Amino acid sequence: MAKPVVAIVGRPNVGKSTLFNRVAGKRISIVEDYPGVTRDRIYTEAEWLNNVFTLIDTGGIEPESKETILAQMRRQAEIAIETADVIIFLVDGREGLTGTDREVASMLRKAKKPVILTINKVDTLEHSPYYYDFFELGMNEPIEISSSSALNIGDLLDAVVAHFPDDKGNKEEDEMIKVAIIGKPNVGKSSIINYILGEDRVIVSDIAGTTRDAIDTPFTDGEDKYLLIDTAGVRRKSKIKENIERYSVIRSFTAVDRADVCLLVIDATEGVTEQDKKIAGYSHENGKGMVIVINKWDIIQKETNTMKEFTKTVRNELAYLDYAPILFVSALSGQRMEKILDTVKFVANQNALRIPTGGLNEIIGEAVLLNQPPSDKGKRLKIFYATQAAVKPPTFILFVNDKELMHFSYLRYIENQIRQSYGFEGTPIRFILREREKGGK
Ligand SMILES: Nc1nc2c(ncn2[C@@H]2O[C@H](COP(=O)(O)OP(=O)(O)OP(=O)(O)O)[C@@H](O)[C@H]2O)c(=O)[nH]1
Ligand SMILES: Nc1nc2c(ncn2[C@@H]2O[C@H](COP(=O)(O)OP(=O)(O)OP(=O)(O)O)[C@@H](O)[C@H]2O)c(=O)[nH]1
Repeated sequence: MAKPVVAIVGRPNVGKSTLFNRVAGKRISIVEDYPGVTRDRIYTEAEWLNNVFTLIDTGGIEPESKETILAQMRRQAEIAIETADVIIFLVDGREGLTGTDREVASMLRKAKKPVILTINKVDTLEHSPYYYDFFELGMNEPIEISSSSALNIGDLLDAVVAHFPDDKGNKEEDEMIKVAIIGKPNVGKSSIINYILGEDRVIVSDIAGTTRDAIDTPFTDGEDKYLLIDTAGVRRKSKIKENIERYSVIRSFTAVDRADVCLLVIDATEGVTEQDKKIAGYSHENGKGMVIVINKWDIIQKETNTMKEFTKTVRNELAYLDYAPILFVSALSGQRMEKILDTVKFVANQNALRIPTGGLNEIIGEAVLLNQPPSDKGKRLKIFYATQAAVKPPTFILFVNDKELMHFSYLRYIENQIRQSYGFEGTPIRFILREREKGGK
């Protein structure tokens, strides 16, 4: 299910980073250990009272920039308004209300998104000396916190999660295969969408970054229902390069969050970029299905092994996505374009695949016989029993004698054995290790 997005907006120095780091969660991850994915401060996963959400930092202010602070603040607020479900508007309880606060507040008020006015740097139990001034902003009764001393953070998070959309009701969306089209500007996302939709609803253009804003397009293909989540080009308005990138990255992340399957579109003439790696890593971490589409294949000069070589390079650069099918297409000529939707459907099914417990345990039993589990100081890992706990992504619980004895490489081996029998093509697989006393089957 899609994770809600929470954004922190506020003037420089009010404590956004401090709050971000305070709330930032540690992902529970056992097997996620792959190169090329660096976590930066743009987003993090956080959890409060069983509510998992994505926290985004809408961006710092660059003092060097030619733009005024106010202009940069506007952009921050814009990003927050467009991508977040809940906005934390952070102000400074030591400095009091400023003109910039007033400006930002008036922007945020116009958006139809819940905004939680939060006064930071209230390090004692008393109100900030400026507490009552903030009522002028016409928002909620302000919540007072201290990010550095961790005071009242729980109250703030209570207020945040109270605004999360109730996603129980949306059965229609649950029946759809949700596909996010991601990739750098100008790689051909719009052209691919046009092909899939079979109509010119989406405008294709020659200039990078001219696609319209993110639009969800529901469509059907025979019996199958799909929802296309278009990450769209970056808006022309954004003049600062760093902001453009941040903006498009945040966009892509939130699209991935909502998707079942990601179509990562790569320009054959450019190859895999850093941004592709980041977003692909995020998709992988979040258990989404993945199809890699190499577009503009018509431009490439082909020799005997061109496709093979290209595949090798992509596999190298996106090593942790070894499960993802790669399609070489040309949106221009239409070559192999008809495969895209079939592959998406196939991957969506694999991502939601549940396998029988008996078969699973047979595979693991055989795997253990073929290749002894690791041991340490005379103690050998034992896997007593396995069961599939979840789908989207397929998640397996392994009951073992001692978690510490498990090696990443052995887990990879088990994973490969499972894949050999059941495929799970296009989807990551997760493992959860549970310790259990010997004897109990
Ligand atoms: N007393 C006090 N100081 C705080 C608190 N939270 C943050 N600070 C301090 O305020 C300063 C700014 O904090 P940051 O978290 O860097 O602020 P920011 O809003 O991310 O700043 P920019 O990156 O410039 O936008 C630092 O010196 C923090 O130590 C707090 O709750 N109480
Ligand atoms: N030669 C060739 N050109 C293509 C192909 N697919 C797209 N293009 C061209 O690449 C340019 C960008 O295509 P778009 O579909 O607008 O790319 P986009 O990824 O949606 O771009 P943004 O809207 O900027 O995010 C256009 O000039 C297309 O005509 C292809 O398969 N081969």
